[in-house]
Amino acid sequence: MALTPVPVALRALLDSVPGRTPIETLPLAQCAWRVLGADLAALRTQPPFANSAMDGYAVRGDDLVPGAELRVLGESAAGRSFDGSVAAGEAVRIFTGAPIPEGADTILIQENADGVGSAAITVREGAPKGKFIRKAGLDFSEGDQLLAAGTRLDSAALGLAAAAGHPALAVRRKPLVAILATGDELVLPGEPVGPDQIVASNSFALAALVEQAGGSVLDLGIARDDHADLAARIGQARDAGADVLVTLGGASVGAHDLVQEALKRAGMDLGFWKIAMRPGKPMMTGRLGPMVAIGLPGNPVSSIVCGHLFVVPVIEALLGMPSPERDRSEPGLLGRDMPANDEREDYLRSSLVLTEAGWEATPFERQDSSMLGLLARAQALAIRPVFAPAARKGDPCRFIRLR
Ligand SMILES: Nc1nc2c(c(=O)[nH]1)N[C@H]1C(S)=C(S)[C@@H](COP(=O)(O)OP(=O)(O)OC[C@H]3O[C@@H](n4cnc5c(N)ncnc54)[C@H](O)[C@@H]3O)O[C@H]1N2
Ligand code: MOO
Repeated sequence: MALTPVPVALRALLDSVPGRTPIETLPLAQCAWRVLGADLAALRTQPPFANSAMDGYAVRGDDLVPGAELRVLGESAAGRSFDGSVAAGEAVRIFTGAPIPEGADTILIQENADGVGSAAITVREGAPKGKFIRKAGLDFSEGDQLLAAGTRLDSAALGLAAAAGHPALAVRRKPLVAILATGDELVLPGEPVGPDQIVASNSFALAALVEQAGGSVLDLGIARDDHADLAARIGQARDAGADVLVTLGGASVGAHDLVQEALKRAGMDLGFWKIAMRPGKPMMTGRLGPMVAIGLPGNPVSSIVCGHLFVVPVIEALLGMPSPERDRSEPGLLGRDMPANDEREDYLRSSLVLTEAGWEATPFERQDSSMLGLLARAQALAIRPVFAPAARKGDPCRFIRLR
């Protein structure tokens, strides 16, 4: 079977996503990092009244002549406005956020007035008319569209939603991603490790990626290389209503690589198997009823790199985020000479340094896909396209930032 190019595989995988997760309404305090399910309009105008941006005096701009004396009528504080109006030669003591009294059009900051606190002040330094006045609606007006559906609610977006008067928000339900490790050799961290056994790490790595992308995780544990066990756990994913089933390992061509067959027996329509990338070649995808099935290779680095490239976009698509198929790479320079590449696109663990010429990604010497230590040290994955000719240090490249 021919190797599927990475962008073709990603497009096909995203096309297999059946839709977005349903919308749920949550109190604002539970919405951090969730994704908006609908456009958000302002329920109110902000600020609702003209107010002062500084502590000082509300005055008429025409009066701000150095040496002029102004009579102080009273005070306007945040939450307690001045009930009266300001005429020529008059001022009202005002504090940040307080409503501008009628007749005033400019704020004289207290640093530019003499006699602060007394019944009359003297202008020390003028200011242009309108200075330090925040007009009503400066930030937004009732009915303004503030945030688009598909926006991830970071701190600024959440603050804006609160300021716009929303006590609760319509967000997409977190996609449920079932993660199933496979392999007779695997034991959990902390368990005794017998001869021929290794510690399972991939589920934990993928769970972190899923949660960071906005999904929630159903950990299906470790299936043995045995059809009955695999079928039972695949059934658990289906029973739990998982949106995505990620299997780990058993994807290649070895005699104990049963995952594809097990998924097919459970009813999976195979999308593609084997991608033109390194690491990650034996990845497979398909649809299993309502679930998107993604079979990741067992090598730890392969599973994480495929997680970044394929699982994260699927979660974003389920959340209705814009352009999940977008190019996540950035332009940079190669930090070392590289040989010509073959038919698999390379994703090389690299250091990343900002030089005068731009970001320089230097692939590590060793790239074995079992070596997690190198991945944890890498700042970026430098990309070497399919059949790229030999390249020199300083040649342009693209890289994906990891952290
Ligand atoms: N003859 C060929 N052999 C292999 C090919 C090939 O094309 N022809 N492809 C190689 C590539 S590339 C990869 S990647 C691996 C992936 O194979 P599998 O997906 O079948 O993975 P396993 O054999 O199950 O495991 C590989 C490796 O990773 C360890 N592993 C598995 N699961 C976990 C886990 N949850 N946590 C930590 N480590 C895990 C496993 O013990 C093995 O050491 O196949 C190549 N072979
Ligand atoms: O493609 Mo495998 O993922 O090289 O190790």
